[in-house]
Amino acid sequence: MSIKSEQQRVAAQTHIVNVAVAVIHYQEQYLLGFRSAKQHQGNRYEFVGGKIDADETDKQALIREVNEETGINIHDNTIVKLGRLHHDYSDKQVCLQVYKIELTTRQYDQHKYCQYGLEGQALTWADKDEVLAGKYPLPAANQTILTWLRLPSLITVTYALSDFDQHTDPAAAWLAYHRQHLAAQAWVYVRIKAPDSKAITKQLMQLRPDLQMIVPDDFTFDGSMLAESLLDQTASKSALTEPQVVATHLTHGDLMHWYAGAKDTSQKRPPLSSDQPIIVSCHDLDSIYAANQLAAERIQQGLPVVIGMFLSPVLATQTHPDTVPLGWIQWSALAAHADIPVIGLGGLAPDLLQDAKVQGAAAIAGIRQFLQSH
Ligand SMILES: Nc1nc2c([nH]c(=O)n2[C@@H]2O[C@H](COP(=O)(O)OP(=O)(O)OP(=O)(O)O)[C@@H](O)[C@H]2O)c(=O)[nH]1
Repeated sequence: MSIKSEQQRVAAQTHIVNVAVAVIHYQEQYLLGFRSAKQHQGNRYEFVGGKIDADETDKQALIREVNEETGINIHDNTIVKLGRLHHDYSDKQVCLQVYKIELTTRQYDQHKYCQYGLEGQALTWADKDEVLAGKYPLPAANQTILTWLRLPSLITVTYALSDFDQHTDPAAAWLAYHRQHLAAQAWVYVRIKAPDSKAITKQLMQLRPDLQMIVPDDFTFDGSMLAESLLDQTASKSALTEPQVVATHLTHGDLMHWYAGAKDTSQKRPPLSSDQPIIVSCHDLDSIYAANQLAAERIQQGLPVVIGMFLSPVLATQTHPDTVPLGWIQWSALAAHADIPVIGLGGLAPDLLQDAKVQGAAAIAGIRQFLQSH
């Protein structure tokens, strides 16, 4: 049985309403509808979308709903899957199939002044920052979507400390290099792979308070670190008021260890960060299923969600010369199984972003090509 018909069978049995949700945007402007008082979750904003008919694929439903509600034809746009999420509103169970679509300048120019949709509903173009800040009340299930939307298109992975072994002081050389070459405001997956990686990460944060850090799951800031940075003016206010840690990272091994514990209740499950979103690493279908389960559990438990999945290696890399890459065809087929935004990793460069989106990537990441050369 195909995945699609399996989803429909489960939905029919449990009365889950399958919904296609279109996060339509042009640059940093996001299109919101407004749900009338008599609708489910009424008097709230929403992304354009609606029920997926039994004979439709998600994308067919998405294209139809966007056309019916706004008149915009997204057939030829790149449609990027963000994820799938189940939400129990107690009076209704929904499974949202969420996709992100960037309009062309022409499409945006044609629709930027539309205040009403084709079904008479109010339409609003809203600043991304204001949407993420919660200025537009949305249905409760959309909180997860807003967290997914924080993920940038490009993520930089650091070099390992061992890559600086030829220096007399590898930690100082690592810091000097990354301080200089990381782009402003970059999201950085700090992958130092050394015993003193916490101290080095902390120093990088102090040198570059603009960076948004993804740190290993066992990385916790203790009170003394906070007190020190309070005293240290170079840490800047933003490091304290806007914490630089945006997510913790679970390796493929950590994830599978957690999954084994999730399946076997006699095993002690490793503790996971309860105050940060999580980014996981996956290399195959088993780990994708594990990530999906973790993502669903976090939503159910009201914990910060799984914000993304590194799926690697897409192409051959210098850092892993002996690993056979997945290649785009296999990568894309695997990514389709993920219930969370998928980040392509391995042999990529920023100028491959558009190609990667066509293959189903919400974002791409890498080391060498993502560090600025100056
Ligand atoms: N379109 C849309 N629906 C959403 C969002 N978030 C969310 O939880 N939903 C839920 O998904 C379902 C959408 O189904 P729908 O649009 O076909 O149904 P409806 O209740 O609006 O109207 P209808 O049953 O009269 O067609 C609703 O239960 C709605 O509360 C969102 O951002 N956009």
